[in-house]
Amino acid sequence: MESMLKSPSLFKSGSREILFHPTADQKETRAPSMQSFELQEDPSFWKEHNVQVVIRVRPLSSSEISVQGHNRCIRQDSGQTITWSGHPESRFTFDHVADENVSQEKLFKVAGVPMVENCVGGYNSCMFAYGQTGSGKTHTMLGDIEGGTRRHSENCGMTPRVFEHLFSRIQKANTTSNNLQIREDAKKGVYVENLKEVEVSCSRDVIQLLLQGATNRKVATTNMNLASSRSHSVFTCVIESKWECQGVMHHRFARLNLVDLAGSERQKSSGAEGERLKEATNINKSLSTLGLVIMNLVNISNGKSMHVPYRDSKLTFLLQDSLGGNSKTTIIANISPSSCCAQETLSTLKFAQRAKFIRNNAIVNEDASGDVITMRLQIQQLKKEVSRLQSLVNGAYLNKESDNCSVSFPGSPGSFKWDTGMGSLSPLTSDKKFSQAKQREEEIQGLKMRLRLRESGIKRMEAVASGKMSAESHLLQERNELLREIAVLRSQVDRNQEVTRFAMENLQMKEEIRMLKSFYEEGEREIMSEQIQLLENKLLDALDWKLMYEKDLKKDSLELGRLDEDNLLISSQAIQNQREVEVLRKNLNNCLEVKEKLERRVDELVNELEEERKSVNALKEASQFPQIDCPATSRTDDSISAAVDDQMELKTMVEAIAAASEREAEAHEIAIILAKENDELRSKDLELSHQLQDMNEEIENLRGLL
Ligand SMILES: Nc1ncnc2c1ncn2[C@@H]1O[C@H](COP(=O)(O)OP(=O)(O)OP(=O)(O)O)[C@@H](O)[C@H]1O
Repeated sequence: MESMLKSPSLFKSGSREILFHPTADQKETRAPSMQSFELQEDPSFWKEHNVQVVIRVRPLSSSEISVQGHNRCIRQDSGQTITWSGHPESRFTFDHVADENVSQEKLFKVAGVPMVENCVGGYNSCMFAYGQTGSGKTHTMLGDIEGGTRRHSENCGMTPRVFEHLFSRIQKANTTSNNLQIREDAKKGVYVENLKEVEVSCSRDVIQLLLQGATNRKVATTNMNLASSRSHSVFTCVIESKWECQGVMHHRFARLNLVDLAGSERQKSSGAEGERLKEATNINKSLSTLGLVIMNLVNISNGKSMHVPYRDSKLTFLLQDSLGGNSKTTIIANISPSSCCAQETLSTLKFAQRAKFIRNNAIVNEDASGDVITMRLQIQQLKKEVSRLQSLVNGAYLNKESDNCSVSFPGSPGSFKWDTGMGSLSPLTSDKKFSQAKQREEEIQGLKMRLRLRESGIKRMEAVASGKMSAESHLLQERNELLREIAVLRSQVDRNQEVTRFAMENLQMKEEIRMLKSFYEEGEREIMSEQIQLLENKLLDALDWKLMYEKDLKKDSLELGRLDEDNLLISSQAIQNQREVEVLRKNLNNCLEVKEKLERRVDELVNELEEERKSVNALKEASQFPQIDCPATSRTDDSISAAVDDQMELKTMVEAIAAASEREAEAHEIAIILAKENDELRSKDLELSHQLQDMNEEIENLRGLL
C-alpha cells in the first residue's frame, strides 16, 4: 500500500510551474482555439450512467511557451467535443470538456458534488485523474490544500472539497433527522448512538489523514514537471449511513476512491535516469496494465469474452470495483494544450475515449439484515392482503342480495363464482338455496378468521422488528396460526365441489402443459439434431468438392485448407465412398460381360438344339419310311440292326438334348440372377450418380459463396 500513497500538491507548491492564463486581448487574437465553453451541470447523468469521462485542459506552462510559443495541438468545439488538430485531425466527444478557464470550484460542482451524492445514496464511487506527467492530475485531485488547517482555498482540488461537502451533508442529515439518538449507558455514560462508528467527524480530520498518508509520497523534478509524483495515490473512504424507518434499521455503505495517478512519461522527454527511470518504468508498467484492463473491459462490453488482468498491478487490483464493477466512476483525463505534447495529448484523448465504453454495474449497497428486510416485505404484502380481504368481506355482505358473487381465496386452487340463487332464472329448490346460503356464510366466517390471523401476524412482526418480541416465539405462533388457517382453507375446499372441480381441472391443465412442454422440447431436440445432420452433410459435401476440384481450385483450397483433423477424417470417408462406387461400377461391367457371354452361349446352345431337333426329325422320318412304303415282312436284318443303332443314337441325342436343356435352364437362371444383380447395381449406381450430382450442385453453390 505504501507505494500507492502519495503526498498532496502541498509538497509540490514550492516548485509550481508558471502557467499561462491568456488576457482578454490574447483570447480575442486566438479566438478559434481559445473559445471557452461553460461547464454544464447535469443532475440526471448518474441515473442513467455508471461511468463518466471528463477532459480537463490545463493552461500552457511557461516552459511550453518558451519551446513552442502559444501553438496548440487541440481545439475545443463545444462543452463535450474537442479536436486534436494534428495529422490526421481527430475529433473526440466526452461527457464534459473542461477548458483551462474552468475553476476548481466549477469542476467540483459538475463532477464532485454528484459523486458525493451517489456515495450517500449507497453507491460505490471512484474518481481518478489520468494523464501525462505534468498535465494537472494532482492539481485536479488535491490542488492547494494549505496544510489542511484552514478552510479550502480557491485552488484546492477535488479531494478536500469532496470531504467538506460530505461532512456538511452528514451534518445536515444529523440535524434534520431524529434517527440519531442520545442515550445513556452505565459504562459509557452519555453518547450519541451510531456516531461512535464514524472514524472521522469532519473534513479537516480527513485532510489530516490525507496528509499523514501523503508524507510517504515521493515527488521529484523531471524535465516535464518540477514536482512530479513518482507513485500513484489511492485515497479510500468508506461512508456508512444508518437510519430507522417504520421500526426497521436501514444500513447503507459505499466506498469512495479518489485516485491521483502518477503520470505516464517518455524517458526522452522527462530525461529520467537512474532512480527516476526505475520509477518511470514502474509507473508506466502499472499504467499500461490499466490501459489493458480498460481495453479488455471495452471488448467485454462489445460482447467478447476476455480475461481482465486486474491482478497484474496493485493499482488495477485496488480499483477492480471501480473499473467494470460495482461503482459509479468518473475519469478525469488531464491534458496539456501545447503543441509540445501533441502525441501525449492524443494518446490521453484516445485512452479517455476507450474508457467511455466501460460498462459498470453500480448497485445501492444496503445491508438490511435478511430477516428485517423479509419481514418488511411480508408486512407490506400482508397489509395489502388484509385490505383486500377486508374489501372482499365488505363486498360479500354488500352483494348478499345480488344474483352472483365472485370470491377469490388467496392460496386456494383458483377463484370461483357461486350462484346465490336469488333472482336466478333457473328454479332452485329451497334446500339447495339453503345449503348455498350456509356455505357462503361459512366462507365469510373463514375469511374473517383469516383476516384476524393476518392482523395478529402483522402486529407480531412489528413487535419483532421493534425488538419487543423474539423472532423464535413469533415464528412459533406464526406456525400454529398458519396450521389453523390451512385447516380452515381445507374444510372450505373440501366442502366446495366447484373448487374441487376447478382444482381437478387445474391439475389436468398442468399435466397438459407439462406434456405439451416436453413434446415441444423433444420436438426442438429433433429439429436441432436434423439441423446438425444437415450441417454435417454440408461439411461433407464441401469436403468432397474440395477433394474433387482440388487441382482447379488451388486458391480456394487455401481457405478450405483450414479444415481441421475431424474434417480430414470425413474427407477420407468420402474418398472411400468414391472408391466403393468405382468398384461397384467395375463389378457391374464384369457382370454385363458375363451376361453377354452367357447369352451368346445360350443362343449357341439353342441353335445346336435346333440342329439336333432337325436331325432327329429327319431320322424319325427315315425310320418310319419303310413302315409306310414297305411291308414289315420285307425288312432285312441289316435294316433292323441299323434301326436299333439309330434308336440308340436317338436316345443318346435325346439325352444330350435334355442335358443341353438343363444347362440352358441353369444358364437362364444365372442370367436372371445376374440381371437382377445388374438392376440393383444400376439403381445403386443411379442413386450414387444423383447424390454426386446433388453434391456437385451444392459445391457449385458453395463455390459461388466463396
Ligand atoms: N488547470 C490548471 N490550472 C492551473 N494550474 C495548473 C492546472 N493544471 C495543472 N496546473 C499546474 O501545472 C503543474 C503540473 O501539474 P501537476 O503536478 O498537477 O501534474 P501531474 O499530472 O500531477 O504530474 P505528475 O504526473 O508528474 O505528478 C503544477 O504546477 C500545477 O499547479
